[in-house]
Amino acid sequence: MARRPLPRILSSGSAQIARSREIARTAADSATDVLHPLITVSRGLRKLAATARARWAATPKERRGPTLLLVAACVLVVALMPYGPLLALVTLMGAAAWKGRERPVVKTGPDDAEVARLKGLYEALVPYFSVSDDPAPLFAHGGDWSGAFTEYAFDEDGRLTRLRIAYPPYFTDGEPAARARIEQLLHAKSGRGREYRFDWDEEGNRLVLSVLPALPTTIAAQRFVTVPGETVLGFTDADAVQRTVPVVAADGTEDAPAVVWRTGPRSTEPHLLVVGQPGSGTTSLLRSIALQALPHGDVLIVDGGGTGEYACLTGRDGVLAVECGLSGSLTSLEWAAHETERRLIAANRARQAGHPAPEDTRRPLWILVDRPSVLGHLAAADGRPDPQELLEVPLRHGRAAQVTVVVAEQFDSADTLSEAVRSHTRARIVLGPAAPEEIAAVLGSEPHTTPTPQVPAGRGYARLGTGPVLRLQVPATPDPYDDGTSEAHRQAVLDLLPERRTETTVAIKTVAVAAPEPAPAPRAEPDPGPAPLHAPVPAEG
Ligand SMILES: Nc1ncnc2c1ncn2[C@@H]1O[C@H](COP(=O)(O)OP(=O)(O)OP(=O)(O)O)[C@@H](O)[C@H]1O
Repeated sequence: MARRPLPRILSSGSAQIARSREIARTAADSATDVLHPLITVSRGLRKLAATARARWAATPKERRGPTLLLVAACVLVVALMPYGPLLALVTLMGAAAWKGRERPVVKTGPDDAEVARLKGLYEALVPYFSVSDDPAPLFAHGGDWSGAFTEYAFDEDGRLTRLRIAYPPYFTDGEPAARARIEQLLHAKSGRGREYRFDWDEEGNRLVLSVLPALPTTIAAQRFVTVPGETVLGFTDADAVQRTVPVVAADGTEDAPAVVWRTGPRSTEPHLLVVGQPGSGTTSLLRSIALQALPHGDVLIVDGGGTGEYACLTGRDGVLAVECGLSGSLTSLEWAAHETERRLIAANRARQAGHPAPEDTRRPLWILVDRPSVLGHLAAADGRPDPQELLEVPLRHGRAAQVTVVVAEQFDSADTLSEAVRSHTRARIVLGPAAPEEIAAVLGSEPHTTPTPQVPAGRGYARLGTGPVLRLQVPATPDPYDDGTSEAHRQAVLDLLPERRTETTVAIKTVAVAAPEPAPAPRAEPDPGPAPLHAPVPAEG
């Protein structure tokens, strides 16, 4: 049978397509040649606009008005000059053409240094991710790293910021020790001093290493948008919490992801324990909590450190007492224990009579105890009870009585914390540099990131109950009477302080019904107001 010829469209199709492609390519090349100056000038204009925007953003607010005036004057002069606008246009086009002459370099893969880094990392992982009888090993000395590292990113210094590793299914990724070995190795090889997160996908046999940016330290004390019973402990990673809070930071207004602690009768973590290194910001955190508690409740402060860092709160409305000495602390804590019992009894009686809980049992009472170990030591030397014993009733029954206890202690004295403090403080915070085991000892779980040896004050980890371990940056709430406090922070804290009362013991006397009267709080000093930086600080009693 004679072969039928193919239809014309099929036999000559490929030649036609090739010809059309050629025509299209030539047209595109010609268009690019014609439009090249236009493309260069528009690229240059974009660059000039970006430079102008950056300059404007970098200009301090107070200098923006005069700068704008100067620019407007220049524009006016040019507009009034003969041929001024034309000359300005030609100059602008010339500058744009000069700026846009270089094409932006598009990076299509890792450079030599980055390839060397990836190869080194691959070789280091070979002993952990290979066995001798694997017929097709993913990891082998001198092997192909691109099959194992499926995704990578570097920063401008050429250091890894993200790496996705495919590992063989026989790697024991369910064993914490095996994982820890890999994490330690990657941490060491990718550069210490940064905080890494390791996400293990056990089903897919993938590990993603990512470098976490440092949490911002630009948020200072302010009135946070929360409901009564909520306290902002600090700020964390955006993907770690659902809740954001609008804040005014040093660089503008933003919605910041907040670690919000709920207290009160429905809270599952009604009391908080903060453990930190010296100077890590535990006192500032307690000050921040007190400032947030005061609009809705009463605060009793026991300062075992006795350094007067709560002096700004002395005699303020709602501050029942700021105790630094042993006797005053014991008396105030005894009162607090009685007050907790009184509230419980009153609420119980009202409930039995079918009435709502009386008003004076519903106002939150906060007991903030900083460094109880110091007072415990003094009490032991004096043959008196440890103040922590008096915390047992508020800790045990405080939740139902609207009494919240916050205890702050340093790492080296953490073993002096009483059993009641340990078992009833389910909200936990660690501040300052700490090893993963130290963090786990306080929070009950290690963080999923590698803690860095150097951290700014107020940086740490928080865990509410059995929730995840969250990175935390406490809002800056320094002592406004400290010489080293910046004027902006001093003013931020002073703005949050309630009015001063003339008689410091009024509140305690009115709330305490059948309880022993506490010692008078330290003498109230007049508010120094917005004192200039490094002004002499009034000595507090
Ligand atoms: N969140 C923060 N942001 C910025 N600075 C902070 C923060 N927390 C604390 N600081 C600063 O760090 C220093 C130490 O803070 P703070 O006194 O609160 O620490 P501490 O843990 O109580 O230390 P110590 O027990 O030794 O007094 C202070 O100068 C304080 O202003």
